[in-house]
Amino acid sequence: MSDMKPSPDTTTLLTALADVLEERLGADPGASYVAKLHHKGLDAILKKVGEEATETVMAAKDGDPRQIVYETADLWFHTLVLLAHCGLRPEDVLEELGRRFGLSGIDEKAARKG
Ligand SMILES: N=c1c2ncn([C@@H]3O[C@H](COP(=O)(O)OP(=O)(O)OP(=O)(O)O)[C@@H](O)[C@H]3O)c2ncn1[C@@H]1O[C@H](COP(=O)(O)O)[C@@H](O)[C@H]1O
Repeated sequence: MSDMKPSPDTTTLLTALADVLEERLGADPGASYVAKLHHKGLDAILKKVGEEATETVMAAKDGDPRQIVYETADLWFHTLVLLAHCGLRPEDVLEELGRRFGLSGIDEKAARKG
């Protein structure tokens, strides 16, 4: 399978990667890691997200910056597969983060509690 290599711009990369992950929903599970995960289903994807979250925690505890970046990339990647599997896009998450931007977590919690 030939996917065009996206520019390193963050939003472009996320959008291009999400397009590929979405396209893999209908692809041959024998020819693609992502298609195989989609084919295995939600529980298999959730298992990978859980594993990668644990590996990220362990990397942070070890304190090796390169390993933290590597494991976080695995975690982000598998959450992007999860989003695609659920019919969602990284743009949906970015929109929510944008909505929260500049709103203090302390103020937000206080507003929620009335
Ligand atoms: N960014 C990634 C990416 N990051 C990690 N991985 C894969 O995620 C898996 C991580 O799982 P582990 O570290 O647990 O390694 P593993 O033991 O091989 O995995 P399991 O057998 O337990 O599932 C590895 O197989 C990695 O190769 C990725 N696979 C694909 N992508 C992107 O997704 C695109 C589509 O991939 P395919 O669907 O495989 O063509 C690629 O072009 C990339 O852009």
